Amino acid sequence: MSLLVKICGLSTRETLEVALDAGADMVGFVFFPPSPRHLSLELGRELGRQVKGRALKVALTVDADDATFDNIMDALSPDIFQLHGKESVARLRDIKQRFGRPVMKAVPVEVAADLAVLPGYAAVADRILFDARAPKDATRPGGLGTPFDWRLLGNLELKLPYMVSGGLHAQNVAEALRVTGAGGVDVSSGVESAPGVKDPEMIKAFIRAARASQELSVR
Ligand SMILES: O=C(O)c1ccccc1N[C@@H]1O[C@H](COP(=O)(O)O)[C@@H](O)[C@H]1O
Repeated sequence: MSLLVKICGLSTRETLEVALDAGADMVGFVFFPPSPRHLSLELGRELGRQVKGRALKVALTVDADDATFDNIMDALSPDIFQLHGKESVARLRDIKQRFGRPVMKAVPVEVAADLAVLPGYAAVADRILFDARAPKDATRPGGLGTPFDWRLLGNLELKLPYMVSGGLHAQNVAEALRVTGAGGVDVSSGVESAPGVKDPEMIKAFIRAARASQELSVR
């Protein structure tokens, strides 16, 4: 299966177009007010229209309530929800039923014991995203540009498709893929010149590096 590359936290027409042109499979829009990448519903609607089926639209939420999901459905009509908070297995099931969209559950990783939640989530989620666990005092649970120890996923036996994120950039994405065996990668900070400011050249370099690593691995 071909590698999925997701560029997250897009917030301008220009950088969204760069990501789409460069071949991103998924484009992520953040709906979480404390994030420097937070989008208004209005801008989400505008950027969502621009995608025109060229990539999957991913709506990132953190412990959002039903009214927020309703608003995002109306504005963006995402192809998939990325749940990046402490949503329970029951809440995942509820979100899928209510909103009729697949869900990708972010699982924070710092130590091996963090993977104990997998059987529960794997029964309901459509995809897992392994991300670095944020420090306790962080203002957000992700998008901090810090990696985790990828070797923790070395012997993973997971039937579900999974992606990896946390501190990825063009220089380390090949190694992350090699060590984790993930089917996809997700990046935000690693393609930015400052928090929330996406850099076109860094987006292109990241996608190139991810694709090149895949070509190497099938040879
Ligand atoms: O991007 C954010 O601001 C964000 C806010 C809240 C939860 C997750 C967020 N981003 C996601 O975090 C990971 C890692 O990002 P980074 O590349 O280390 O910056 C990624 O999945 C983003 O989608």
